[in-house]
Amino acid sequence: MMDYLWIYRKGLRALLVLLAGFVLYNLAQIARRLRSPLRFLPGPHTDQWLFGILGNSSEESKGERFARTWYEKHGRTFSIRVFGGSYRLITLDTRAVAHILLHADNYPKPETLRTLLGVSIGEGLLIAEGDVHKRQRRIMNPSFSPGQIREVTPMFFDTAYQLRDLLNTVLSKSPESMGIEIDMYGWVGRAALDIIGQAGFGYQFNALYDDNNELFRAFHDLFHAMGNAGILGFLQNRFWILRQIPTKLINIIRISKATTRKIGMGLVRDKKRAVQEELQSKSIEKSRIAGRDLLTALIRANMAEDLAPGHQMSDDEVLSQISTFIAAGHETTASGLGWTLLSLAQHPGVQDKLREELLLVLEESPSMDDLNALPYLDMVVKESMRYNSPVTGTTRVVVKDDQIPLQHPVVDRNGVLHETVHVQAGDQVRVPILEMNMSKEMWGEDAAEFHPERWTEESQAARNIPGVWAHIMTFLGGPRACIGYRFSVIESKALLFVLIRAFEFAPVPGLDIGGKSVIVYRPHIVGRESEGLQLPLIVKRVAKTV
Ligand code: HEM
Repeated sequence: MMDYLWIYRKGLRALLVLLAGFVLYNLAQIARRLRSPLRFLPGPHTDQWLFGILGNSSEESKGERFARTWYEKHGRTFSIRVFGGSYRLITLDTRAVAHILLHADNYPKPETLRTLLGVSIGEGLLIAEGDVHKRQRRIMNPSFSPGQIREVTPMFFDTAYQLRDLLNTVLSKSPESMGIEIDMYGWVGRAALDIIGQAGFGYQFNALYDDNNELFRAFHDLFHAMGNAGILGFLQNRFWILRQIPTKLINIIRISKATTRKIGMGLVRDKKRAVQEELQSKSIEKSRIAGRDLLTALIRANMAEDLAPGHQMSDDEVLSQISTFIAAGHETTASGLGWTLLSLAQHPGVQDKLREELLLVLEESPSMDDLNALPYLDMVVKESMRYNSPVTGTTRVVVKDDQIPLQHPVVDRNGVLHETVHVQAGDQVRVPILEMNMSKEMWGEDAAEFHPERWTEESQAARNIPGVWAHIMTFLGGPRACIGYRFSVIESKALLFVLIRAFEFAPVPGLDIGGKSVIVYRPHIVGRESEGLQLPLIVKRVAKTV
């Protein structure tokens, strides 16, 4: 009995010491963060040392959707105080942004985001850092090369025509001339999922036709649960110990991961076997044995003879790329396409001009190069990706103290001019993608308008934007730029090619479409948010379809 009491007391004391250490460590961290050199930069003021700007009751404090207001008030480089005592640098300065993106090892993603994505989709390219990221990216780059995207372009058209036929079926049930209200976000979302399944890893979701596919349900439930995680989900993401409690969210993540593992490992095994057969085959047609999808290309690169054994991806790493393709490539593209259709509905002149160009094409399914040769389609997609960027910004954490160079020097709160911004380890840095895409300094006075014609003569200032595609920030830049940008651009072009030739889109009178960013900017009806994500448009058949 004595022994038990003694062990109990000792255990309790050790636990209290650990707890006190944990609290002291965190307080020291907060105290250090509060002394960040970023506190001298201009920016919205707050006295809330723990909650930061979120603790302010004013309108201005309600998150970073006020970034534009702040930017207009405080200039292109400023700081805010965020949760946990950290300061966050927000900068639209192109030189500063290029520096941050190019020095990816000193500016990794925040631990909280990596945990959130890591527990749900695994350690794929989206969350890997440092040498692991470099190794994975080197193996995966060829899977997203122009040659590989050319191979999968016919699959984009297969799905696009299935979508066209389904919409035609819906329309055939209504009087021809009037058109009907259809939630286009739902439809392009299903099409984008089918495309990522087929072209990404040779898997048939069949999402356009039915909701009951096992993998479809697993991801649907997962993303739905994460989107509605609430305060407990927030805390579980921050504290490992809380993730051990089997809440509804944790159970959904567990079930979804088990389903993905079962189906994904089957795909990886089959494709590895097919690639092996391909390598042994002497046939000229050997590249057709294993399939054309990105996962097969990745497995091929991973099994290449010139790759040192230690540099190969494990089966688990390959598996996590499947979830990564879905997480990174599905909603982003669906949201981009949804917003593009809304912009075209709101600009009937642009829509007509685009249709005129597309109807002149004789092939039903042009190649990637033929799609890229359509000038107005290219302008519309560039303009929409600029104006409707599905990812509105991204955050990084400073690992080592640094001086970030500036194109435009900043005057601090004490009136001192700085040509660099001093950041300390633990500070956060925000790259405001949408704000840079919409900046008047870079794009001219009409920056906030949807105007594809701007791409005939792109602004000189915008050329300094360090984005990987078309001098816009939508796909970011540097070593962590979106690896799937070519895939997404051609997929969007193929879907628009088919949809705009077949249908006319118009806004629904009296409906105000708003958006909310949960990593991806997603649409809803203003005042009817509880109905969920949707983007209804009036859809009508084009009088004469080619
Ligand atoms: C319109 C569609 C898309 C948009 C706007 C978009 C945007 C982005 C952005 C902004 C990032 C950087 C995120 C960050 O570091 O914070 C990113 C990364 C990434 N994207 Fe995309 N993306 C799109 C489509 C796709 C597609 C179709 C795929 C795959 C098939 C894909 C795969 C990835 C991956 C794997 C990464 C991580 C790259 C790395 O860290 O090395 N994306 N994307």
